[in-house]
Amino acid sequence: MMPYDDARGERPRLLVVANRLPVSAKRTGENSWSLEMSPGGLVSGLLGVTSQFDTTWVGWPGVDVYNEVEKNALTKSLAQMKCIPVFLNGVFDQYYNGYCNGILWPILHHMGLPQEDQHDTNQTFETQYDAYKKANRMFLDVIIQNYEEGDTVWCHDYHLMFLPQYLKEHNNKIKVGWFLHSPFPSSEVYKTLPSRSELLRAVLTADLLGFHTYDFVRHFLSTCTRILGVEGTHEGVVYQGRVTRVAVFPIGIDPDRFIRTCKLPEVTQQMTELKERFAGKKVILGVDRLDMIKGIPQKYLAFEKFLEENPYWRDKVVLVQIAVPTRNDVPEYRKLKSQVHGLVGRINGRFGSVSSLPIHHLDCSVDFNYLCALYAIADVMLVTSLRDGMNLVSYEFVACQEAKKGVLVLSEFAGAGQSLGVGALLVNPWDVTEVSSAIKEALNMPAEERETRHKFNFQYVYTHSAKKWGSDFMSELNGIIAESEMQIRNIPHGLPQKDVIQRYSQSNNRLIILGFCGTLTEQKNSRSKEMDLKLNPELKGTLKALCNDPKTTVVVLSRSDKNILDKNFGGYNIWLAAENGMFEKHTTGEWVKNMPQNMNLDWVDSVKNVFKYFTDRTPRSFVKSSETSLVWNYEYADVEFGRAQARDLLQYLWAGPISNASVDVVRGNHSVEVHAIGETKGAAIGRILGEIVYRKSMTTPIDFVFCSGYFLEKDEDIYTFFESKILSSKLSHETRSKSSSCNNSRKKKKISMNVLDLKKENYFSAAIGQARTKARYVIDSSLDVVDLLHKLAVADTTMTDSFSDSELYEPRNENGNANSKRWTNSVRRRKMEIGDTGQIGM
Ligand SMILES: O=P(O)(O)OC[C@H]1O[C@H](O[C@H]2O[C@H](CO)[C@@H](O)[C@H](O)[C@H]2O)[C@H](O)[C@@H](O)[C@@H]1O
Ligand SMILES: O=c1ccn([C@@H]2O[C@H](COP(=O)(O)OP(=O)(O)O)[C@@H](O)[C@H]2O)c(=O)[nH]1
Repeated sequence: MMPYDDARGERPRLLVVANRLPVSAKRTGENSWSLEMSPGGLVSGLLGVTSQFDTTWVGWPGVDVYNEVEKNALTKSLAQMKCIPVFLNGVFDQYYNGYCNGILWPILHHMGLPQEDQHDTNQTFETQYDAYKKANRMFLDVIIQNYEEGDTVWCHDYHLMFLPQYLKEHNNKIKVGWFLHSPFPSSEVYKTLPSRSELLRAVLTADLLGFHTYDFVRHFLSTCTRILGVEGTHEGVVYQGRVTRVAVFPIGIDPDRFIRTCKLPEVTQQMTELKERFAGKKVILGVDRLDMIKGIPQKYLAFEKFLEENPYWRDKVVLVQIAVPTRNDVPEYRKLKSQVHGLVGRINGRFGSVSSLPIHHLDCSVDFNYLCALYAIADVMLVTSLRDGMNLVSYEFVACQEAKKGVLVLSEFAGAGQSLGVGALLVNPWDVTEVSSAIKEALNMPAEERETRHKFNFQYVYTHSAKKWGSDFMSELNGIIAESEMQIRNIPHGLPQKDVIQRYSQSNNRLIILGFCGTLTEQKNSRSKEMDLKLNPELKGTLKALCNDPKTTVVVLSRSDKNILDKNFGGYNIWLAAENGMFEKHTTGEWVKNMPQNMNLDWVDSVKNVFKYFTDRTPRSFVKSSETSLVWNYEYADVEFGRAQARDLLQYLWAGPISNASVDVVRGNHSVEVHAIGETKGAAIGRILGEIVYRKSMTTPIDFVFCSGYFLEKDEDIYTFFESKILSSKLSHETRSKSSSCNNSRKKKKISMNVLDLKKENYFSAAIGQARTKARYVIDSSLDVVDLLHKLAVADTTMTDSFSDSELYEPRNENGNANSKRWTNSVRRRKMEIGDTGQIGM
């Protein structure tokens, strides 16, 4: 991947948006502030990136400020550091302490939702969630004030999951990336979050989503599949017709900064002092925010066990733990502090003496130079996170150990466990015995092995810097934007609804062809387990009006079987084509079989057996059968299990029942369908059309077609069917001339007429929710079809009054010249009656 560079040769503008600014303000007096470095790995990581870009930070300044004069003063001081404050007055507590750190943080780290005071919790959850959304909007407002066209907005972390959505709603052209610094949990844990779907949908609006490790990406993709039902691929998530790219970008540090700092005289002096202070003892170091995810109690328990079992080491080792204060206003963190203090007291009481204590626990942060000195003199670094996004402390230790080559004991549940796994001693922090043994192994490790392990770690830390992380993320983001701009040029346009309505109202013989499933069916909510498809109740009146309009013919062309179509459309004056046109009827008549007589259905029984075998073994899957097809459906089963079963099922089918059969196999999103070969919607429509013209005794050619559905790729030939008729200008149809191949018994009758007089601008094909399609237009969802049908149903009454001649078309007179007068239906009808060829009739 090429490092990102701006085409103008300037550093590209980047707005980094995170909950925290890299500095936090502390009030030092009236209207005066001191700015201190903010704690945590997000800030350290991002500081390593910013030099490549013209970066401005947007974030919370660390304090609530209500007075305008004070706000201005602080804003000015921060501006010198290219920081823009978002004052979260009034929402901060509920947003940060409540929703972010009381709800999201435990869920993301597999710790579950708080269980106490259920009743109160329900109430606070709502308030906190509202505050969370409000805070995200406050970030949006500040970004909008500072955004310049072409800027990239990089949103960080779980605090800002709604921000990508708000940004895109505001301006869809803004380049938006989102990176999660914490882990992403297994879907089983994430599922418990009450606002799970909204949050997922909101982040999926970003152009690029980044995670530290492949495991977190895997969890995220599978969560999207299970909760939203969308498909996760190696490229990302296919959501609302577009792919949101999801990828791994492991964060790093700025290693040179640590290496340089370790060489500063002030730091080497501190190192000397520390060595003297701990002379004759090995130093084990821990550096963590005092957070339950860091596993500090587990670390102390393991150290206690080590001292218990290794009396030799009792006066020869010391554990120095820097416990950086964090999130003090969240009750769980306060509890943790007293729990940890209790453990330190117990262990120091058991193994300490008047002159020495085994644990040096510091409830404070330390300055950067001193931290580097500690990293450099430590013999062992002990990281026991129960779960951690990355854990930069372990990288920083490695960077400072050029001379000493100490040992890193690292939790396998930290992101760093995956990157530094070769050089570190990996442990399960819950297994106190294992950690205790690792401490012993580290303290006794021969120099040669330490050197080899250090080399591995150092090599990784040095090459995977924060700079590389930032530049990789930005290159990918810019690559995606360029790619999607190219794709957008090839994507069909959205359906021009106004144009459809106007042309419909001006036509004399209109044909509407609609799919059923996913087009006219009611929207299912996540709880709905109904297997049978139902017509959207909102459409009932509209459909009736359309079907009863003498100038309109409505056809429902579906994969569904006859019974389902009968059940849903029995009361309408409508044409139905079941099983992709194998059967057709007008609702007043009987089903007519259009199946070739010699169609081979020998495969049906053996396929049924295979389907039954898999249905028995896949809970909540089921089989649907019709005369010419069998479908194994697993939409209500566990999605991933269903997919795995579908793969196996296909192998079974190919190995036996269908190896020589004339069948098509269609793998749907949640189904496998086997049907007799040859029937597609495109192949069926010509025949059905002929039948309609014949049965309706049509004398006026069809001059308007609207065709829309949620069709499989193979059925998209329905859209191209009409394209070819436009090209040849007319379809001279010989109905029934081929009926010898069909087993219906009706009298053959040859009709020669111009069934279609379809002009390009009167043909509207529209695929629902598909970015790649053969249709001319795309429609976002079936709701838009419903909306359009409502409007068509009343179009004749509203359109003549509401559109002016010039609005959408330029009317032509009968000589083909522009006509300034209104082009009325009667003129049009007369034109059709005369016909371009002069031949209409049977
Ligand atoms: O801002 P705070 O609430 O005080 O918390 C500090 C930061 O903690 C989290 O850091 C994470 O980011 C690191 C860098 O990617 C990663 O190494 C670590 O594993 C994470 O825990 C949090 O995600 C940040 O937003 C906070 O700023
Ligand atoms: O007194 C201290 C000790 C550590 N750190 C920094 O805090 C960050 C901790 O990041 P990590 O990824 O390990 O975990 P996080 O705290 O972000 O969860 C590291 O960059 C440390 O240098 C700090 O700012 N002050």
